[in-house]
Amino acid sequence: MQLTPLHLQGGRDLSGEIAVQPSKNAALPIIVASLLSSEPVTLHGVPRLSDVYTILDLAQHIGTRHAWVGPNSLTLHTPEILNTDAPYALVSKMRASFIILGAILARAGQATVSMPGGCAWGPRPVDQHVKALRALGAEISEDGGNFGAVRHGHLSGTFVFEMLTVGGTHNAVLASVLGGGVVTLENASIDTDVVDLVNFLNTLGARIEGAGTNTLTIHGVAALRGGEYTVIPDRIEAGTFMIAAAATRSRLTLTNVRPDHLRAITAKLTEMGVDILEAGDRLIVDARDRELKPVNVTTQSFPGFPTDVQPQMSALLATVPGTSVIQDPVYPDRLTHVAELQRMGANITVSGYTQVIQGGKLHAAPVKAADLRAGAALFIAAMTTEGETVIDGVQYLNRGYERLAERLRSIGANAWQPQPMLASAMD
Ligand SMILES: CC(=O)N[C@H]1[C@@H](OP(=O)(O)OP(=O)(O)OC[C@H]2O[C@@H](n3ccc(=O)[nH]c3=O)[C@H](O)[C@@H]2O)O[C@H](CO)[C@@H](O)[C@@H]1O
Ligand SMILES: C=C(OP(=O)(O)O)C(=O)O
Repeated sequence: MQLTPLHLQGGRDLSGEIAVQPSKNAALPIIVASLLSSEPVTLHGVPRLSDVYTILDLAQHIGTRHAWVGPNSLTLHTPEILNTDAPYALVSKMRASFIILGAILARAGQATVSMPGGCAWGPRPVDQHVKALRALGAEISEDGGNFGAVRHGHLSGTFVFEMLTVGGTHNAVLASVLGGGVVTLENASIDTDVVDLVNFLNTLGARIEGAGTNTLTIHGVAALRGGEYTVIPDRIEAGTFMIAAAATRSRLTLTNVRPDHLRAITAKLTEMGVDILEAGDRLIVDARDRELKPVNVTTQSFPGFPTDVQPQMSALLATVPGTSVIQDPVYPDRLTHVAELQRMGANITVSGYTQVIQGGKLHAAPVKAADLRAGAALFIAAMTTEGETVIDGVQYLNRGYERLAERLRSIGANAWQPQPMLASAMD
C-alpha cells in the first residue's frame, strides 16, 4: 500500500503522558539471537515497527516460525535451520540484519549474508565484524556483494575492537555463544542494546560475563534452552519525545523509560534550561515559559550523546536563539535533515561533521525525510511552526516510531496521515 505523507499543524503545546515504545535497536538483535535456540522463546516488549516485520521475514527464511501472542509479545521458534543465506532483498532494507551472519554461523556452522543496508546517510563499514570473526577462527570470504562465513569447530580466542561498535559487538557475541570455546572481546561496546542482548542470551543459558563493561568473556555452551524475556524501553524514542517537549516549550510526562539510559540527553536539555525530573520509570520534561540557551553537542558511543538523536537536536537548536554547534563524529555524513530543516527556515551551516546553528523561528514547508531520524527532526520542527507541514518519506518514520500520528495526537499535537484513496473510491 502506498504511504501518504504525515501532516502536522504546528503551534500547539504538548501535554499529558506518553508511554515510550519498547526498543527497536534492542529488539532486533534479540529476535535474531532467538534463532540460536531450537526451543521456543517468548519476547515481551517488541515494538510493532516495519523493521521488526523485516527481521521476522528474514528469520522466517532462516527457519524461525513466529506468532504474535499479545500487542507487543511474540513467540519465536527455530527447530532447525532451513537456509543459511540471508538474501539481498531482505538484508538491504535494514542495517541491523547483518548480525544474522554471526547467529547463523554459530547455529549452522556456515552462513552467507549480503552486505548490509539501512538508513542511507553515508558509509557504514563492517570491517570490525569481519576482523572479529576471523580473529576468533572463522573463515570469511567476500564475493559479489556477499559475505560467506564458515567455522571448523568452535570459535575461540581474543579480539580487540579498534573502536566501540554496537553492531560489531553483537555479531561477535552471537557467533561465539555456542560451542566449547572461550572468547574474549576487548574494547567491546557497553551500549544498552549490547547489555540487553547479553541478558537475553544468559536467560537462555548462555555464559557471557562482563555486560556493560568493555571486556566480554563468552564461555561457549552446547545449546541454549527456550525462555521468556522483556526488551528494554526505547531510549531513542524517549529522547525524541524529550526533545519534542523542549522544542514546543511544553511539559510532557514519559512513562516506560529507563532514566539511566537517558542521562546524556537529560544533561544537555538541563544545560539548556529544561527541567527534567526522574521518578522511577517516568520522566517529566518541563520547558514551559523557558528561554532556552544554545549549547554545543558532540555525539559519542553510549553513555555519550547518541548519534540517533543528533538530527532531532538540530531541529530543537534551530528554534533556540543564539549559536549552537553540533558535531557527529560517529556518523559524519548523517546530515540529510539539514537541507530539509533549511527549507523550514533553519539557519544551519555545515562543515564536515559540524553544524553551526543560529537559532530562530521556523516556518511550515513541504519536506521529505530521507532517513528515520531525519524524519523525527522534521516532525519536531513542524510542531514548532504556526502552519501546516507535510512530511513525505513516512516509510522511514515507520521503521522507528509506532503509530506515530495517533500517539502524537494523544499528547496534543495536531498530526494526521490521510488514508490513501482506494481505486474504487476514485472511479
Ligand atoms: C556507537 C554508536 O553510536 N552506535 C550506533 C550505531 O550502531 P551501528 O551498529 O550501526 O554502528 P556502530 O556502533 O557499529 O558504529 C560506531 C562507529 O564505528 C564505525 N565502525 C563500525 C563498525 C565497523 O565494522 N567499522 C567501523 O568503522 C562506524 O562507522 C561508526 O563510526 O547506529 C545504531 C543505529 O543508528 C545506533 O543504535 C547505535 O547506537
Ligand atoms: C538508523 C537507525 O537504524 P539502522 O542502524 O538500522 O539504520 C536508527 O535506529 O536510528
